[in-house]
Amino acid sequence: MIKIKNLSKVYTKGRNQVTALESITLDIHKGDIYGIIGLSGAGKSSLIRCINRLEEPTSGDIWINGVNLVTLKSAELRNARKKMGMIFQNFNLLHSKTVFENIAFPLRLLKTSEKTITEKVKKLLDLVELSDKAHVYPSQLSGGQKQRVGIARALANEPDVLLCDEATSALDPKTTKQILDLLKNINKELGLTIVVITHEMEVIKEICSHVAILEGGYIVEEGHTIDIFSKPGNAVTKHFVEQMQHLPEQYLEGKVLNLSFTEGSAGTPIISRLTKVFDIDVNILSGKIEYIQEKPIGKLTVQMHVDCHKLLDIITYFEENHVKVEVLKQ
Ligand SMILES: Nc1ncnc2c1ncn2[C@@H]1O[C@H](COP(=O)(O)OP(=O)(O)OP(=O)(O)O)[C@@H](O)[C@H]1O
Repeated sequence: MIKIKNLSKVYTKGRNQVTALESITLDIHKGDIYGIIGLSGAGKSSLIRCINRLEEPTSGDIWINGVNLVTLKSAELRNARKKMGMIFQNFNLLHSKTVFENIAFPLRLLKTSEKTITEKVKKLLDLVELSDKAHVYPSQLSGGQKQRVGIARALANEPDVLLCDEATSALDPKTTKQILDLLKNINKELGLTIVVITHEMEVIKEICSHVAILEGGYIVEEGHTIDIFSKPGNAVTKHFVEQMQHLPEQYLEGKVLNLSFTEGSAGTPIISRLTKVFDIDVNILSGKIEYIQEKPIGKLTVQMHVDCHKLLDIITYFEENHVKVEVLKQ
C-alpha cells in the first residue's frame, strides 16, 4: 500500500544543512494502523509530510498503491493527494466557516454537486457523532469536537490513507481515548490505512498494529507493536515503554526484570517453578495486564538477588517458557 525506500530529507538554509531523515525504508500494508514514534526533533513531521509531498523529499521513493509520488507532476500529485487525508495537532479548521462548511470544503474544491455535498457531509457528521453541531463555528467546539471535524473533513474525499500528525497531542487523556476509538472504528469499518505520528507510547499501544521508532532521522526499530512493546531492543524504545511504568528508585535494587507473558506462556506456574529450580526468592514489584489492540500481555516487574551467571540461566529459563525478558537493572 505505502512503500518508502531510502527516503532522505535535508533542509538547507543558506550554508546550513539539517538532515531530518536518512535512508528511511518502510512498508505499510492496506488496513494497517501504522505508528511512527520519536522524541522531539527525531524527524516525525518531516516523514509524514514527505508521505504526501507537503515536504519535498531530498532523495528516495514513495509508492502509494504502486504509484511513485516522487515522479508525479503537480496536476497528477493533486489527484494523488485527494486519496490521502490528513489531520493535525492544531486541527487547522477554517474559523469563519461552520462545521458543515469545513467538512464540505474539499468537496467544493472538486465542484461536487450541492446534493452530493449535503448527503456526504450528513453521513460524515453521523460518523463523527456531530450531527447536532452542523451549523456552529469551530470557536464554539471543544478540542475533541474540533478534531472530529478535522477527521470528517479528511474523510470527505474517501481517501485510501489517513495521515495523523500528532492528532491527539493537544487533547486531555479522556478525549484522546475517544478520538483514538473513533480512528480505530474508522479503520475497521472503512478498511482505511492510517499512519499516526506521535511522541506518546499510549497512542501506539492503543491503536497501532505496527510501529517504527524514529531517532535522529533513522528508523532504529520497527515491527508489530506487541513484539516491540514486550521486548524493546533499542534505548529509545525502552524510554518510551518505561514512560508507562513509573517504578520508584528505591525499588531498583538487585536484579530487576520486566517480564512479558503472552498467550504461549499462560497456564504454567513459571514464577513458582523458578523459585524452586533456582532456589531463590523473587519479589514482585508491579504487575498488570496491558492490552495491545485487545490482545492481553501480562506484565510483571520482578526483583531478585542473584549473581550475573545465575541471571543468565534465569533469562534462558524464561525464554524457554516463552516469557519475554527485559533487564531493567543488572
Ligand atoms: N523547515 C525546516 N527548516 C530547517 N530545519 C527543519 C525544518 N523542519 C524541520 N527541521 C529540522 O529537522 C529535524 C526534524 O524535525 P521534525 O519537525 O521533522 O521532527 P519531529 O520529530 O516532528 O519533532 P517535534 O516532535 O518537535 O515536532 C529537526 O532538527 C528540525 O530542526
